[in-house]
Amino acid sequence: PYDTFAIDLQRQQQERNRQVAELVVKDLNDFGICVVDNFLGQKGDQVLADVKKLQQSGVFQDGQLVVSRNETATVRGDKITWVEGTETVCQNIGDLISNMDTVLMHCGDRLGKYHINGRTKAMVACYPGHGTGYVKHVDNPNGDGRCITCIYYLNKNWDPSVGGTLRITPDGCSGVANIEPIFDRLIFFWSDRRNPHQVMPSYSRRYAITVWYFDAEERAMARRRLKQGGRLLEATNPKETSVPLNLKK
Ligand SMILES: COc1ccc2cc(-c3cnc(C(=O)NCC(=O)O)c(O)c3)ccc2c1
Ligand SMILES: [Mn+2]
Repeated sequence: PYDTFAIDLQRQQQERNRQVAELVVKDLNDFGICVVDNFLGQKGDQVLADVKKLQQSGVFQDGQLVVSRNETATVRGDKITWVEGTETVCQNIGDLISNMDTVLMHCGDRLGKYHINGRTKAMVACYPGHGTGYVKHVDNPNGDGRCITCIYYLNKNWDPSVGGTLRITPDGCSGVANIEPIFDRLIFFWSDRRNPHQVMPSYSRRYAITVWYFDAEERAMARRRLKQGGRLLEATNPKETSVPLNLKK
């Protein structure tokens, strides 16, 4: 039967994606950070269900010991897995990702000087809640091509007293942004040194799905460096999605 209800939901989401794009353009250019609530509405529950299925299937690996340049090991407490969103158990995660892509499409070339032409796969992360977090870091300190970090949070009835706050200390500002990882919240921030950030120790299980978008030019430069024997940050190298991102309107 012609499912008018499903069609109507999709139409509502398309309208929501346009609305969100306008917020992203304004806030990213003004503050370098954008926080959007109620991105998917009810659909968020299905994304959470996919994440829990993934977790039950045991694909999450322990957070890597990410050894930074000065060889001090910064231990991350998150467990992660990478998904394209086309895998059978990830259809709803796939829908989330395509809605993120649609938002970026509607932003067009209005995000700083960037021209976005690709992204990583989606990183599904779970901080297990034994007081682990993630020390202060910059996602892309050395021009690996990632220009925007996009995180979707899945934590129902989140109680800020359990920690797990994302704390961004924007470079050049005196302010600090404390962002609670609440359910159906979508955030964007510049991935480079403008936004050092940390995940405060979390005492409750904390789920998030992250995608990093590539700037065409910076990514091409990073690939050239790789060819000349440089190191492409492992966070991006094997994780670049094989799906060409078509952001044409
Ligand atoms: C070896 O390859 C890898 C694979 C995955 C990697 C993931 C991260 C990462 C970066 N940032 C965050 C974060 O800021 N989360 C903020 C939040 O959840 O609110 C996070 O959870 C994880 C860094 C390096 C990686 C290297
Ligand atoms: Mn980060």
